Amino acid sequence: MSTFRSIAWEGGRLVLLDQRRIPEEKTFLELETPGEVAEAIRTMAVRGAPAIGAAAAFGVVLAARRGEDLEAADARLRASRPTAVNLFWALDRMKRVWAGFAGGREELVGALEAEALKIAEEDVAANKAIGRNALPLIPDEAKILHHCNTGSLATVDYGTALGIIRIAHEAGKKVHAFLDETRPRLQGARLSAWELRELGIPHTVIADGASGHVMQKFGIDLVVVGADRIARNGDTANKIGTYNLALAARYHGVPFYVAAPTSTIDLETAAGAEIPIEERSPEELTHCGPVRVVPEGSPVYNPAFDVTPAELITAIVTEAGLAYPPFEESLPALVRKAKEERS
Ligand SMILES: CSC[C@@H](O)[C@@H](O)C(=O)COP(=O)(O)O
Repeated sequence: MSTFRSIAWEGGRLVLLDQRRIPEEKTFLELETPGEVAEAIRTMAVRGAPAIGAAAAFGVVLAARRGEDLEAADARLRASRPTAVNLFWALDRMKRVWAGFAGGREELVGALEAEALKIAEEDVAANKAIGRNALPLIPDEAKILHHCNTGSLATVDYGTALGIIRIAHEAGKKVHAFLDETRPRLQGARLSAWELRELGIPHTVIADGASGHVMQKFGIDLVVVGADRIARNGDTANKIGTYNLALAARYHGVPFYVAAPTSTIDLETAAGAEIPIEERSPEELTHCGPVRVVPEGSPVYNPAFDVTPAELITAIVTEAGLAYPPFEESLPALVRKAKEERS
């Protein structure tokens, strides 16, 4: 079964699979400066919460190698996108290494490189554990609805929600994934379909607006989505359209699972209303490729994420186990457990 890394550290450069060009082309970017990494995150050459966290960590290593001001590099990387907490979580980990570092520059570069590689490897291990932890939730012949892209591309490897589908398939369960196309950037149609095709996993791409109809007509067994930030009460920010999907799932009595590493859980944020929601350029809506599809002069609103209230979420699957409501109690316990297992 084919697999690939969307992020690699090679010869002191950060190599990224350029996600803007999938599925037309499989091209790689070779980045040498923290500014290039921040730009790759901002323009979504690399995207998906865990992937941007890992990429930013290597951005700090690049800054140290070049002898750049780490405070400035850190600030630039933090400003690249606001919603996914993994970005800030990874940069905080890097900062704990460089702030007040006592040794020389070469030792600092070595320490930062080791930490960034650790962040990347921990992500792969966490994703595999998420997939294993979710196995009992997936009936054989399950029809699974998925939103956005949460696979190898969105992480360092394997993926979270899409990783669950992959691991269930690898475990011999006959799963079929229905993939929301995920307007406006089409992460489902372009990226998730590409990944599942590469892996030989049965799937069908649907328009976002078709999800209710598909639940009604085909009897979806479960919905599984990723997350960009999970508040302490379980409210979950994820790709725009996730909330609508959760509402449709509730009406149809379909279990709604969120899959994420504990690095996506933000215990400092009490509830979803506090999560910063990124608004992206109007052109993402006004144009399909080069073609304008919205009349000149019509105002548009383009939030990249929405918040699904905790009460619509059946369970949150992490590498440290499953969290069930009340999330105020189960999430801090899982974060503690994951920290203990890592140290
Ligand atoms: C494992 S990826 C989890 C989330 O980051 C994913 O569902 C998502 O919303 C990605 O948004 P994107 O804007 O493509 O970075």
